[in-house]
Amino acid sequence: MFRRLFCTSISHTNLHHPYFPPISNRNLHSAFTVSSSTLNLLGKTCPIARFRTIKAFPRLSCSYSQMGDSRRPLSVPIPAVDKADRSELLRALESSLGSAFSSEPLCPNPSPLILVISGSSGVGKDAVIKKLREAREGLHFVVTVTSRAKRPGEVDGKDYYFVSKEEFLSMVEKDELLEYALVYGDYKGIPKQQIREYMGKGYDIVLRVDIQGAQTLRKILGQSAIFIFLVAESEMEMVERLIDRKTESAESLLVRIATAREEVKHVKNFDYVVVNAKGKLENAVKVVESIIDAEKAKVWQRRAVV
Ligand SMILES: Nc1ncnc2c1ncn2[C@@H]1O[C@H](COP(=O)(O)OP(=O)(O)OP(=O)(O)O)[C@@H](O)[C@H]1O
Repeated sequence: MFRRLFCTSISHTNLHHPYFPPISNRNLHSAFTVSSSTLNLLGKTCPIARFRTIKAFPRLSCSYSQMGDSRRPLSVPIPAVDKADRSELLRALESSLGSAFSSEPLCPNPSPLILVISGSSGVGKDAVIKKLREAREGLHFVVTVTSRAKRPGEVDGKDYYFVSKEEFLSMVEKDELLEYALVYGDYKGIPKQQIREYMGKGYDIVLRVDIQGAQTLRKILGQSAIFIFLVAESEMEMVERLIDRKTESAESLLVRIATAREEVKHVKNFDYVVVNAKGKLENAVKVVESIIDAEKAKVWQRRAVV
């Protein structure tokens, strides 16, 4: 029963466990055999503990299983804790357990994450991302490629990578973009190489996309990335922000607000929803940071391959 459940959980997920390599059906049996012997030694029988023992302490399990009963050292008396010094106790404990204590980290480094931040126009995606950039190291904010002409004040490689339409289409042809779209007559796309390069250096990746882009990315990346839906606390607040920003014409405002009414229905396809309430930008950023922290502490980690 337990084995069947275990197999199901492996095959039904693309999540990755940083502690252990994937277990094939072939070595599944030996994993359980070893865990049983370990448990016999420890004198425990709980099936959940059995799973955790072999998984969480492979080094300990291995030393017992490799040594076999005949080669295991005779138990050394452990001195009373109030009489012996620490090194004496350590030696006695190691001798009794049959292997030296290791100072290697018990928990391997978590896998780099891909974070997709999305939401309707005016909810504060740029504002949250700007603060997140200031608040946290180790994140790479992907610079998208666009065929749009550079506006005054924009910097190539910082705001966007500006390329010609021909260059953009050549990137599409060569499958160099993770996702791309034609937005109001201009192409915008996410370069794969940039993500690979920064993930290779251990950075977590942040992508800022509209709802349509997030839906496309969900199809491409599935559960391997984290999808965050950013919202204002109310429709009224979102509209007020758009009006106050003074960047949109009346027609553009109408389109954005009507689109937002439709887009909110897609929240169910996201992993998290974060409210960016009026005057509480820092709170929203903290929630995003908590999401990153929680994801990094997961036993079964998402592993994005781009
Ligand atoms: N928590 C907040 N409280 C008050 N104002 C905010 C808050 N967050 C963002 N704003 C303001 O709301 C406006 C819209 O924010 P922003 O430009 O970041 O939205 P956006 O989601 O990136 O929009 P778009 O998709 O149209 O680019 C900006 O003027 C921003 O300063």
